[in-house]
Amino acid sequence: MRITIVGTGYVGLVAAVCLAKQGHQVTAVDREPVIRGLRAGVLGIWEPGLEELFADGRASGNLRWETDVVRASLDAEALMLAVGTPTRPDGHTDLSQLHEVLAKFMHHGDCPPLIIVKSTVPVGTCDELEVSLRETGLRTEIVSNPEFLRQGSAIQDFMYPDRIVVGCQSPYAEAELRHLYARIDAPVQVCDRRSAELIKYAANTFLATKISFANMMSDLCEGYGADIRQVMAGVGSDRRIGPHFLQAGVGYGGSCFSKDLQSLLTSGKLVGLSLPMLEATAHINEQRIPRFIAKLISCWGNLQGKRLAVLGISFKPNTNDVRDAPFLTLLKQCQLHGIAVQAYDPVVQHVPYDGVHVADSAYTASVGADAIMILTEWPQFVSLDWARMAQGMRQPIMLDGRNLLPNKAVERFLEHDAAVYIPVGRSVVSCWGD
Ligand SMILES: NC(=O)C1=CN([C@@H]2O[C@H](COP(=O)(O)OP(=O)(O)OC[C@H]3O[C@@H](n4cnc5c(N)ncnc54)[C@H](O)[C@@H]3O)[C@@H](O)[C@H]2O)C=CC1
Ligand SMILES: O=C(O)[C@H]1O[C@H](OP(=O)(O)OP(=O)(O)OC[C@H]2O[C@@H](n3ccc(=O)[nH]c3=O)[C@H](O)[C@@H]2O)[C@H](O)[C@@H](O)[C@@H]1O
Repeated sequence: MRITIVGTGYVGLVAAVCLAKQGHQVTAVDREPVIRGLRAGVLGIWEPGLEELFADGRASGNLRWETDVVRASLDAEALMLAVGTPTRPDGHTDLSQLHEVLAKFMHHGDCPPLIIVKSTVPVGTCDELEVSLRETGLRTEIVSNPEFLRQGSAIQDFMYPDRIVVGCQSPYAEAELRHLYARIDAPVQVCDRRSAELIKYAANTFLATKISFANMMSDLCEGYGADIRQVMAGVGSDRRIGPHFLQAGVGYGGSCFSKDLQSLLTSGKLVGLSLPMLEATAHINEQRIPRFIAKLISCWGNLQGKRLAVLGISFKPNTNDVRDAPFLTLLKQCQLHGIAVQAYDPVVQHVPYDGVHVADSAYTASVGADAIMILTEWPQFVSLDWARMAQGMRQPIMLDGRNLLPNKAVERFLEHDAAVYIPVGRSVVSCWGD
């Protein structure tokens, strides 16, 4: 299929390289500086397997780059929109990136026969976009085809999804989408467009709710001396519940969970519904970092002049994305309290904010620190020499915000005099054994 993909952020770029790999003729469109970077081989995104597929797409000739969306789509059979849909300060979804693209086709007076909306858009958006196109005489059909990939495993998720959701109006659109994804072995759920749009929000907010539930239970575990890992293992082994997304910690981050939750709350308001369960999910998440700051305060007493070593800047492992990362919330809170932050991340080497020093190794970050906090569960943190980490610190206090460290690593840390290990939803352990 000849397809033009607009937006080469996370979703657009992954879709472009994967569809090119599957033999489609893909033209990817973005703004001038982004395309200049891509032409020079600069991806801007760190994602396992992406570089290889990118090189593959260039070598095969199946992947081309353009800045002019109309020119890029002249002989395209479909246009896929993967532009950003951020939340505005008033809680409404900002659809200006989508409108900007469609305005170009309306002005041109022609458009590919099919527009596939890959971006996450509020329920009813595809209907509204189609009405606008019709008003200018364009007969293009719009399909809602939400994306469920996760950063850090984006290629794998795109190539081997649990399902493909196609919200469409006609057998023609369904057949085109089945053809586009013919080489992906996954069930295709065909439904109306509004349901497809809502499936995406319901899935993301349900996952966020599972995480907030686990975090709420972890606070209860701390209050009663239970172990959240055991509790969630017992809960998740019920097949009706499942073991995933029950990992307690510093809360969810990333570009989508908070944004999509806000957007769905606004969609609810527009039809007179308050969606209280989602209000609670957001509230619990917002309280995570303040709860960790409170733990630091109870360890340190006086905060002035304290230094915190933070391990993990990206919002999850295997990505360099810091959008809405717990790290950014922590940094703001530390600045308010006058706590100096020295951070380390295996792939994020620069943070565009004041008040943080990004170190070149975990060991350098820990030197002179009054506590360490693990924010991202990068596997390489497990194999650090934790006795060495403790030795370099001013006070050997460790807050494991992801329950990452196995007993052996904790024991090494606790070899140091006065060392304290503070996990999530479990009892605190010190070198004195309590
Ligand atoms: N990041 C993720 O893991 C996932 C994101 N989504 C959804 O996919 C959509 C895209 O997300 P991301 O890739 O993270 O967004 P992003 O913000 O990283 O990328 C959007 C890209 O679109 C480009 N763009 C904007 N307006 C344009 C225009 N008029 N012409 C050409 N290019 C234009 C921007 O320059 C940017 O490169 C959002 O709706 C998001 O909610 C869905 C699933 C996963
Ligand atoms: O719409 C999107 O953008 C995507 O949002 C999430 O994907 P992503 O944000 O990339 O990553 P997740 O693995 O979902 O993690 C999100 C956050 O939740 C946290 N998390 C995850 C799982 C868990 O048990 N506990 C927990 O705190 C992670 O550390 C991370 O900060 C969804 O999982 C994807 O299906 C969806 O396509």
